[in-house]
Amino acid sequence: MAAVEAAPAAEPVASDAAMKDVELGGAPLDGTAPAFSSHTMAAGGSYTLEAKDLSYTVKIKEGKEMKDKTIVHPVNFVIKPKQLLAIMGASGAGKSTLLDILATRIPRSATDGEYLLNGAPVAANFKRLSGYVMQDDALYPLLTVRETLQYAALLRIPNLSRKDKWEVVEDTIRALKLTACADTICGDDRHRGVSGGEKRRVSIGVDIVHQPSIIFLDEPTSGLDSTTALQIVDTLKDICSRDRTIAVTIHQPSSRVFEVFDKVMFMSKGHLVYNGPPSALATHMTPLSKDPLPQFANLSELFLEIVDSYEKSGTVEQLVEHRKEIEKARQRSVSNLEPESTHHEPQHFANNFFAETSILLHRNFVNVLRTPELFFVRIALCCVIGLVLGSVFWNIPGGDEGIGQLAGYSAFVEAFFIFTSLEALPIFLNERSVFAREQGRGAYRLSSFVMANSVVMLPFFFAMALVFTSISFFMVGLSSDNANFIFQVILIFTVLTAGNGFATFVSGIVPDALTGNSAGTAVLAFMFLFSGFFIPASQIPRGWIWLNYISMFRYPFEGLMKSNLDLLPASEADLRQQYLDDYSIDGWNRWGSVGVMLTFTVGWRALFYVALRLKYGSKR
Ligand SMILES: Nc1ncnc2c1ncn2[C@@H]1O[C@H](COP(=O)(O)OP(=O)(O)OP(=O)(O)O)[C@@H](O)[C@H]1O
Repeated sequence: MAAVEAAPAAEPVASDAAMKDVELGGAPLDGTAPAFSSHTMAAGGSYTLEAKDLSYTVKIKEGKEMKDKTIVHPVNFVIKPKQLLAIMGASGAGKSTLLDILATRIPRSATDGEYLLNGAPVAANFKRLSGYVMQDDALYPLLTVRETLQYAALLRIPNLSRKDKWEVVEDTIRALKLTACADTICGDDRHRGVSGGEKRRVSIGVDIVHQPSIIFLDEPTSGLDSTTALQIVDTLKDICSRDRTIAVTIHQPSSRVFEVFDKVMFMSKGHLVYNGPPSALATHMTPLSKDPLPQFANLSELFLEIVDSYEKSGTVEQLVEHRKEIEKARQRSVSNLEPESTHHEPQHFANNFFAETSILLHRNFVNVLRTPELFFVRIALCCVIGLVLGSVFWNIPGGDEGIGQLAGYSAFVEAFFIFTSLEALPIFLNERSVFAREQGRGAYRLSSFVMANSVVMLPFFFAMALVFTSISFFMVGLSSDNANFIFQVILIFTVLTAGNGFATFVSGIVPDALTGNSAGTAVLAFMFLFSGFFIPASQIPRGWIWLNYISMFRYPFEGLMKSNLDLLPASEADLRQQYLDDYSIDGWNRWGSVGVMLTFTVGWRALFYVALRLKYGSKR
């Protein structure tokens, strides 16, 4: 994949001067340096993983019956420290499932057999001891490589000063050979950033910056050219040599990549059909092949072809038997390893709730400032809409005609601010992907994420409400009453927070932006219909009235109407009452509308929390 021209970052988290202040442990910068300087290796430790008859069976529906389907048949193997393991096999062979079992992304309770860490059953804290790098790159596109790793370090490394964390980041940048693009943004479809291979390495960096002792990577080279793939596997090998235990799944590696691995395991239809070093594969497969092995063939490809022929003839069991026979000859179990007394116990989370929230808040804040659609475009829109509405509803007259216009103005304002909240869905969905990856390995609490996510936009929303009201309020000539102006700023602010809360909740439950936009718009359209603007509450059929109560549009509409109707002179008291009755506007105080919108804001956030808890709580 070709590197693309990169855009510079706007504002790094730490100044270059601050970076230069950091002593780099005397490590040369030419790529021959150890992956991590010695004093940042604190989180290390030697870990041997062992599977004993480890298997995974699920229940599937076949016709009307539920049947067992074994995805991974009982496997036995050992992965030692400093050993780079590749799990290979054709599509559907069970590679990802096996990796998920090893990474405990599939709960232990769902698997059979034993899974041991240094001879003892893996414990609940295993996820924090290990790192898991997903196949997709879920990164904030507008943060630079260095910033991305700095936030990851702040969130994931416990008990180190900020200076030391920055040093770890610099070590990671060097180890992953990202020095040349450290100040380039990660980028996405719309923003040019680092190349595909570099992005992969950043993703790996995010998940290993806390230097987990055990690292799992799902297809770290997928979609990359063979040279970039080799660079990545070489980098992993380098990291592995620092006493790490690393397992990756990989699809058809080139010969050079294949030879970098210390150990490979081939899967076929959920069975383990080869377990050994790449160098022993030729000998292993010679008796399985009808023809002599070609001299310069890609051995892994050749073996996959042989496996495929056994799969087609339904004789995979023969491959398993062949492996067992060979293994018997050289097997030396490490199952008698004593549980280590020095077993590394990572602490629960690297930071407390408040520290975590403030780091996430900072990252979100930088992200909002750099994502024009989230604030600058919307503030420009507030000015334009304020001016357009101001000229359309210029100096609303008193009397009957004026009140009709006021209703139109109020309905449009709330509709505009609530409907446009959905525009941020793609950005929220990207944040959800980043969250899924980070929270999946115990980087921070869900509550911190939701809290930071809820708070970060508040100052921006207040600025939007202030700008819009300052323009439209006086042009429309609502009233010169200061209290009414302040009320409208606050009401529009709460409309924005509630709309944003709704959009965030939608982003928590939908699979993609298209579905979210369609479903979200449909729900909002219904809520708008039952706001009381189109059909007064008194005329809504009984069976539908509940929609009027839960309509987010009802309360700001009533609040805006009431705050302006209340200012009519005493001579127009009858007219005022007539309109309150016509629109079935309750007799409560206008501040009640603000209270209800705040309740919506908190409610949507709470539902967002629950949605994420259910979605990412303990599932694979
Ligand atoms: N929860 C499940 N229920 C039913 N079938 C499942 C489940 N999980 C995995 N499978 C099936 O098990 C098989 C192995 O899946 P897995 O994702 O591990 O394959 P893979 O080797 O990683 O394939 P690929 O390279 O295409 O990603 C597939 O046929 C898949 O459809």
